[in-house]
Amino acid sequence: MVNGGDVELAQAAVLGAALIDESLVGELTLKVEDRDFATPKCRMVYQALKKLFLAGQPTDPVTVVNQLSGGGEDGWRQYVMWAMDVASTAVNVWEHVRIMREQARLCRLQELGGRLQAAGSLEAAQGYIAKASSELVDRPGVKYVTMEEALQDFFTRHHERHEYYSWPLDKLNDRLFVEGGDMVVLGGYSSAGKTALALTFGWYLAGLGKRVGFFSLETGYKKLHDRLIATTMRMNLAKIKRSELDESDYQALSIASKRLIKPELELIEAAGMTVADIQAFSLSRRYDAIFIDYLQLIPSPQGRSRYDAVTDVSIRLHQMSQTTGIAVFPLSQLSRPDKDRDGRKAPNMASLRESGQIEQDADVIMLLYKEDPDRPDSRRVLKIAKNKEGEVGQIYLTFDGNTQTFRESVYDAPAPKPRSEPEYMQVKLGDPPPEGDPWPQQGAS
Ligand SMILES: Nc1ncnc2c1ncn2[C@@H]1O[C@H](COP(=O)(O)OP(=O)(O)OP(=O)(O)O)[C@@H](O)[C@H]1O
Repeated sequence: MVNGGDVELAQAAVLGAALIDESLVGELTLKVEDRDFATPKCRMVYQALKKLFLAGQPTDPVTVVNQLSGGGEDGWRQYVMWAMDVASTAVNVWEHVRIMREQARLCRLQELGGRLQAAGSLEAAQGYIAKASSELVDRPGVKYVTMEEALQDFFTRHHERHEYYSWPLDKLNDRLFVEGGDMVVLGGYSSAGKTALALTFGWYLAGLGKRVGFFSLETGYKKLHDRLIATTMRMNLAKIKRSELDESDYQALSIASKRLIKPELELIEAAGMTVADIQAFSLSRRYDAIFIDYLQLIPSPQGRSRYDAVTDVSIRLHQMSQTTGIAVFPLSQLSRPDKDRDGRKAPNMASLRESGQIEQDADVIMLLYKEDPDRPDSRRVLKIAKNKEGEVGQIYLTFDGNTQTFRESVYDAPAPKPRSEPEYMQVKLGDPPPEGDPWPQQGAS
C-alpha cells in the first residue's frame, strides 16, 4: 500500500511550489491533470488555483485561501501554509510532479485491485483488469480520440464557422488557416522588414482581442515602440527618432491615445531567454500568440554546433506551440542566395539559415525579400513557401520605410525585368538586320 502520509507530501510540495512561484501555475495547468492528485483535499486546492489562473486573477496564498473558504475560515489557511512549508522552494517541482503522479496511479491501481477482489462476475473482473492495464500504459499528456469521439468533435467544431487568425493583408486571409498551436515562420534577409511586418501582424492580432507577446532578442522595447507609433499614426520615423514632434503631432497622439493603449500587445526585452523561459513567461502572461525576433538568437543547451543549436530551438518551439496551444511566430534570418543572372534569385526554404529542421517544424513559412535587392524602396515579395493547410504563392507589397507601413501592391505581378540595353542595340555591328525590323526607317514602305 502507498503510505498515505507520503502521498500527501508530494502533492503538498507541488501545490506549495505553485503558491510560492505564481509563474508556474500556467505550465502546471497544462501538464498536470486533476486526477494526478490522489487526495480530494489536494485536488480542491489545485482546482482553486486553476480557476483563479484561468480567470486572470492572482494565485497567491491569500487569494487561494479566500477562493477555497469563500471568505470564511475553515482550516484552509493552515493547509496552504503547510504546503508552502513542505515545498520551501519551487526548484524541484517537476520531480515532485513525477512522484505525485506515480503515487496517484498506484492508488488508482490499488483501488481497482480491491474492486477486482470483490467482483461478482467474470465480466466485471475483466472490466477491472482492462482498466488496470490501461492505467499501466496510460502516459500523462498523450492525447488520443476514438473515431466516435473524433466525429462528435467534428460536428461541434464545424457547427459554427471556424475562426482562424486574421491578417491585415487580404491575400493572406484567403490563403492561410492559422490557429492556436501553429508555428508560423517569417524569414527574410537582414533589413527586408521582418520586424516591421511582424509588429504590424502583432498589432493587428492584438486589435482583434488576442493577447500577444512580442519577444525581441535583439532590440529594446523603446525602438520597437517608436516603430509602432510610426506605423499606427503614419508618422515619420526619422522625425520620431530625432524627437522633432510638433504640437500637431502631440495633439494627434493625445486624440489617439485610447486606441494606442487598448491592444493587449506586450513588448518583451528577451535577450538571453531560452525557449523554456519564453514558454514560462508566455503562460504566465496568458498569451494567445507570440512573435520571437529572432529564432537564431535563442540560446540552446544543445550548443555543440550552430546546426545542433538551431535544430534544438526549432524542435522546442514546435513542441511549445503544440503543447500550449499558443500560436508561435518565430522570425528567422536567411542565408544569402547565389544570385542568378539577373541578380534576383528568390529565397526558398533551403535559405532558412543553419538548419533544415525549421522547414520540418513550421506549419507555415513566409519569406520576405526585396523584389529588387539594389533598391531600398523596392517592392517587397512575401512568398508563402510552405502552407500545410492551403496554397503556396506570393504576394507583392509596397513598403514605406518612413512610416514602416506595408500595403498590398496594386500591381499583382512581378515587375518587368530590367534590360541592360535595348534589344535593338544587342544586334552586333555587321549582323544582317533582324527580320521584320520593328523600327523601320521613316518613309520606308
Ligand atoms: N526612417 C526611415 N526611413 C526609411 N526607411 C527606414 C527608416 N528606418 C528604417 N527604415 C528601413 O526599414 C526597414 C526595417 O527593417 P527591419 O528592421 O524590420 O528588418 P529586419 O528584416 O527585421 O532586419 P534585421 O534582421 O536586420 O533586424 C529597413 O529596410 C530600413 O532600412
